Amino acid sequence: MSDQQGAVPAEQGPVIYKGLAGVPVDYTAVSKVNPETNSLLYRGYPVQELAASVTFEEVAYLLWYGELPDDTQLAEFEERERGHRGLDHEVKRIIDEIPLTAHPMDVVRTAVSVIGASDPQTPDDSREANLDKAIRLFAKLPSIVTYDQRRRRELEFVEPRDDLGYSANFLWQAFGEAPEFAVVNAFDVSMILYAEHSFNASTFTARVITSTLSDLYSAVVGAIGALKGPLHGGANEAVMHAFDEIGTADAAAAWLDDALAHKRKIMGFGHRVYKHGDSRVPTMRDALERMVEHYDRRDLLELYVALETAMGERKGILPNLDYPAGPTYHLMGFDTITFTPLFVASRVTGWTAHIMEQAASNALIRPLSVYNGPEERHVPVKG
Ligand SMILES: CC(=O)SCCNC(=O)CCNC(=O)[C@H](O)C(C)(C)COP(=O)(O)OP(=O)(O)OC[C@H]1O[C@@H](n2cnc3c(N)ncnc32)[C@H](O)[C@@H]1OP(=O)(O)O
Ligand SMILES: O=C([O-])CC(=O)C(=O)O
Repeated sequence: MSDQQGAVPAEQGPVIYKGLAGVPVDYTAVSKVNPETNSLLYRGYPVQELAASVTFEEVAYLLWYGELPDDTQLAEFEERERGHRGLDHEVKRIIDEIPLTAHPMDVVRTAVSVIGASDPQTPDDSREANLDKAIRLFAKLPSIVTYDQRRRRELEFVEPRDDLGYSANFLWQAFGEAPEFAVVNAFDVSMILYAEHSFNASTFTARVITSTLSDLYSAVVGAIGALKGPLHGGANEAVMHAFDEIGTADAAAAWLDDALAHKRKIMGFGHRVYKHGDSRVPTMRDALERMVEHYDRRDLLELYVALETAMGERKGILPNLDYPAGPTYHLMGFDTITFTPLFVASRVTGWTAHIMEQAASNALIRPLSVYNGPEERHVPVKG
């Protein structure tokens, strides 16, 4: 009776998996999320090992090519990425026209759309062409994100530097100062942890769009839209808004009680797949603690711990990656509304790996629904 005319009483219809919770919909070789062992593997490698020993560029290469690069491959890849970091005048001009009332995610979404619309390769969906588009988006997103943050601060664009690695250059373009090693490292760790997470909502969106044989840019634009929401990537900003509302650690428990009494979702907590804690949180929390020391902001860590403890006591719900990532980006000096675009800059690697995987083994994604509207009826004859 699925997808047929005529209402089906819920108790007689097929089982509905609301939100597709717990439903496997395809295979993937890109990453494995295992809530039982609380582990996350990118192409077989534990994400914690990657965060400890390789750069974000190497992780991007791994996600796209399936293997870590050797020295020659990495040098070639870095040269290619660094060559694409600049932003065309046309993209800057269109960004300039977007009102400052627009959220930075709308700016990123629009910029990717413009890049896609100006790329003569857009309709070419060969793996080579898609890899090329993915590398160009990966290289340009730091310019897009920092251009927007700086125009909101009434500051000039900072040109990318090809003598710096991805994360050092990102921070250079954001703040116009040579970043310190500790900050670069913490930022790189955040990029690695955000890069990929199997069939999350934005990646699934990208795969749905790809499944219609649409192009890579369209799939990335759709994924950005899905990531924007606070139940997904938008949560890293929402965490910081909550911290701002709470103020200090001693106010956390009362704030939480009030929020829960008003049935508010506490952003940065809970996860669809992990029910015993997010595999990435310990590594990101270490990075946060290093930034707390670096910027001498123990008060922020105290607030972090106070809210986490109160949430554990009241609901037994644990933090997800957005919880430590939000305050880390705050300490580095990013504006809160820029946090989710930072997530985009990282996740574009995972999205595009999935887009290529979907394209290589495609089936149109089109589930069924069960109709529960009015019974068949007829338009009254007039006159
Ligand atoms: C990188 C990422 O995208 S990670 C996710 C980032 N998102 C957030 O941090 C937003 C806050 N968290 C949430 O809204 C949810 O935990 C989600 C959307 C992430 C997962 O949702 P689901 O898998 O659908 O879990 P669900 O909503 O069924 O939660 C089960 C119960 O825990 C409650 N719950 C889950 N998370 C939270 C939360 N953050 N605050 C308050 N209650 C929560 C739900 O209200 C529900 O309670 P109920 O059974 O009494 O109705
Ligand atoms: O997997 C999910 O549902 C959300 C998430 O943690 C991510 O996309 O990183």
